[in-house]
Amino acid sequence: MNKDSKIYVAGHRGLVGSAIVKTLKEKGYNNLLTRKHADLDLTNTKQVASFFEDEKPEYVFLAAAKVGGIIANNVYRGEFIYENLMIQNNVVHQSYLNGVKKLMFLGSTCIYPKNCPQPMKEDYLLTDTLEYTNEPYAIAKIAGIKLCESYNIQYGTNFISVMPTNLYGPNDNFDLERSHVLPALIRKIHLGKALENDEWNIISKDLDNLPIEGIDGKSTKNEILKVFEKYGIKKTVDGTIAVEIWGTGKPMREFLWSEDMADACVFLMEHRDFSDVYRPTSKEIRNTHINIGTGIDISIADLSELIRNQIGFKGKFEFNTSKPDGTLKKLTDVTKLNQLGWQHKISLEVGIKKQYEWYSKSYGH
Ligand SMILES: NC(=O)C1=CN([C@@H]2O[C@H](COP(=O)(O)OP(=O)(O)OC[C@H]3O[C@@H](n4cnc5c(N)ncnc54)[C@H](OP(=O)(O)O)[C@@H]3O)[C@@H](O)[C@H]2O)C=CC1
Ligand SMILES: C[C@H]1O[C@H](OP(=O)(O)OP(=O)(O)OC[C@H]2O[C@@H](n3cnc4c(=O)[nH]c(N)nc43)[C@H](O)[C@@H]2O)[C@@H](O)[C@@H](O)C1=O
Repeated sequence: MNKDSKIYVAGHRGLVGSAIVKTLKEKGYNNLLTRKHADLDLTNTKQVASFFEDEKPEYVFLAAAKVGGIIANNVYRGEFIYENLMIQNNVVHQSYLNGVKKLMFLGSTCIYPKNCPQPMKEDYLLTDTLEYTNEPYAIAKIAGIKLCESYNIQYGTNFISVMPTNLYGPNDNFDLERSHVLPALIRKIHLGKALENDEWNIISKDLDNLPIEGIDGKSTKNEILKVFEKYGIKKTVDGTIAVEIWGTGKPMREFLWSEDMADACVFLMEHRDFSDVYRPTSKEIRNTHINIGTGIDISIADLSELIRNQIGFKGKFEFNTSKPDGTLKKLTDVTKLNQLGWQHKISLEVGIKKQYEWYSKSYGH
């Protein structure tokens, strides 16, 4: 990529897309192309075709997708498979038709089997049954990998697929129902601490900026307490505050700071081609995608304690086992990525601190 190459970042307002834009700008790329969802619906084939014909981007980062945590994936199953298939089919196919030089497709480590051997190597794809909660999303992502791989093989395109582990960072989703675990716990524990200290001004500010269904900054204390209870933030009979953690707390997860993720994406776009991961000695070309992660995981119970220490919450955690655990372990094998010359920089402890600072600053606490 040259500094003046026309680079389209799809999903530029999201967690990863915004970090990719920031990284590209910091590196001096000066011809970035972006479109808001409201101005270009990537599930709409006609709109995407016109956009590519008019704009002719040279490089594409596909970071737009229907994304959410374990409950959102499990509940909105139809939306997750349909929208993701449509977005990737439209963007990848139009990239091929319009001569895009290189594209990066973002998948997810949920493509690997539920009981995958650990750590998960790229070659473990399609070796067993998927985790039920996110099966539709995972199947769309697997289709995305195969779409890129098949176009590369048949048409000679240069489309790279990367499979990131769980991500977090600036512009994350803090919705208590639909978000991923890390932003959800930061917000629940933050609100739990405010309740513990009777800091209603902090609670009101948070709700003004990020209303929860049924309450905002102007709601009464009783209205707020009722809705908080529904989301697992409550005063117990002995007066201590309890914050609910979904599931048993035993699942292990691996977390990567979104700006590290963006750095890895730009690094791979700058330095790697499909031919680097293509195995010329093999007659069958498969599993050419690349895992992106840290290779380090932590239990959800221990993650909750790390966040508690960062925020200074003194109350207790209650594990709600009626909520799903999902996969018990999904640690990436990052040998391929490390051998290509990239390693993460931000530790989980530093990332949680940065994430809490971003959340506090952005939502005016
Ligand atoms: N977050 C994570 O932990 C992980 C994410 N990933 C993958 O990384 C990629 C980026 O995810 P992330 O940044 O977290 O997601 P976000 O939800 O933060 O951002 C996704 C972006 O895509 C846009 N978008 C969604 N649907 C459409 C559409 N139909 N047309 C146009 N734009 C659309 C969204 O716009 P709007 O909000 O306006 O709809 C949003 O800006 C995705 O492919 C995801 O699957 C993989 C593993 C983990
Ligand atoms: C990135 C990845 O994200 C999704 O998979 P997931 O890793 O299971 O996602 P999660 O972050 O929502 O949960 C991680 C763990 O944490 C537990 N947990 C506790 N308490 C809360 C909580 O309050 N909110 C959430 N969301 N989870 C909680 C939760 O029960 C689970 O055991 C995929 O569907 C798919 O989108 C995908 O690829």
